[in-house]
Amino acid sequence: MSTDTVQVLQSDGFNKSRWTQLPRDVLIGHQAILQLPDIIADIRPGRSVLIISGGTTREVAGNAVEDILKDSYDVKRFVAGKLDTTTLEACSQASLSADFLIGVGGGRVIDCAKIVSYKQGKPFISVPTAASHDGIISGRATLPTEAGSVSVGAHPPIAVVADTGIISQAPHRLMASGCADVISNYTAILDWELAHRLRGEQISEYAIALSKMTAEILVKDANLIKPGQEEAAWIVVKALVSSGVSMAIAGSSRPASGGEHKFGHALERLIPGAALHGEACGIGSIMTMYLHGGDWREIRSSLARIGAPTTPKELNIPDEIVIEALLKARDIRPERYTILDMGLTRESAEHLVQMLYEA
Ligand SMILES: NC(=O)C1=CN([C@@H]2O[C@H](COP(=O)(O)OP(=O)(O)OC[C@H]3O[C@@H](n4cnc5c(N)ncnc54)[C@H](OP(=O)(O)O)[C@@H]3O)[C@@H](O)[C@H]2O)C=CC1
Ligand SMILES: O=C(CO)COP(=O)(O)O
Ligand SMILES: [Zn+2]
Repeated sequence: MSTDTVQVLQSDGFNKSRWTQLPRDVLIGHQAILQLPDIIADIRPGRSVLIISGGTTREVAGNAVEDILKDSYDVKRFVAGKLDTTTLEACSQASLSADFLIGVGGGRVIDCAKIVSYKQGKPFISVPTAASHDGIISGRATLPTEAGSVSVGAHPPIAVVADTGIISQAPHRLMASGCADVISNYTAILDWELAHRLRGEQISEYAIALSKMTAEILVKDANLIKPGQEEAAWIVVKALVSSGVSMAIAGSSRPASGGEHKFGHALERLIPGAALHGEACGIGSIMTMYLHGGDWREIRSSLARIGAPTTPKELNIPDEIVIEALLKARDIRPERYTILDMGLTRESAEHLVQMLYEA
């Protein structure tokens, strides 16, 4: 670019820029995995693929994906257990000869594919087997570290293929968790607006509008979200995609992750595996909505209608651990200012937990 051109571009002092990365193809629907060859033909990522799945999801869909692709592609497979540095290293080794990766599974498997493909500069395709959270299309991944899980920037999948038949047959708990992840957008937005008013943090009105609308549509359709129904999978996956797009527009997870997520991450550190991601964030959202002075009962009844837990007791988590997680939330990603960073006392945290059990 010539010096003159640069001067023209800078002439009025405007210097904002944002790179929004989105998947190129998003296919949602009945028997969608049968269209994987068409999607891959559209992207043309190469001939050699590593299919990553988990112990269960390999049986649920990983083997089927392999069957669909094996005649046209050089297919290798990797079964990801716990998402830790050993698994990530083994998966990296397995993918050295692959041109592209496909993650067939829940959030752990998709994050594994996302992290490894990003590090190797290769594209990956997301094939969610459950509608359990809005990371299925996002460019962020949750990376396990010694100190607990951290959210890191990676890249979004080049394509998402969400088969509503497969997803509808996953345990309903997973889908309810995905709904709770979307419902928690209500409080994530309030926290972002709070940080804007109090700390001058930049917000995106487009991202906020999309994130809020996504939660509203999901709550409106809550009566259709029933176990085993393909229409329910359709509704929830569309919401997860839409929520993921709001994060892509924002260039961060801000429109879908506020204090309720900081609480969820803290809970996961204190009692790993006791709650699914969205379950923890949903319970967090009831409590942070109360702190914001909003309609926390509406959040609670929406979660209950969908079949997501609303109390620690339903997850066999002691109340004391939830209180600790509320107090520790401020240590998670401290630069992300939320209602839980405003000096919550132990007494208030105890009250918040008691409130969850109120009739
Ligand atoms: N990148 C992001 O932006 C985000 C990432 N996350 C991360 O995602 C993970 C949570 O994802 P989540 O999906 O809740 O949990 P998991 O990926 O751990 O899946 C939970 C369980 O459900 C099983 N499963 C998945 N699909 C099916 C199915 N169709 N039928 C039967 N069983 C099934 C999995 O089997 P298997 O053993 O085969 O895996 C696993 O045992 C966490 O690691 C979290 O940190 C969460 C939110 C956002
Ligand atoms: O879970 C997310 C949005 O629902 C992503 O949020 P985090 O950035 O907190 O991991
Ligand atoms: Zn989430």
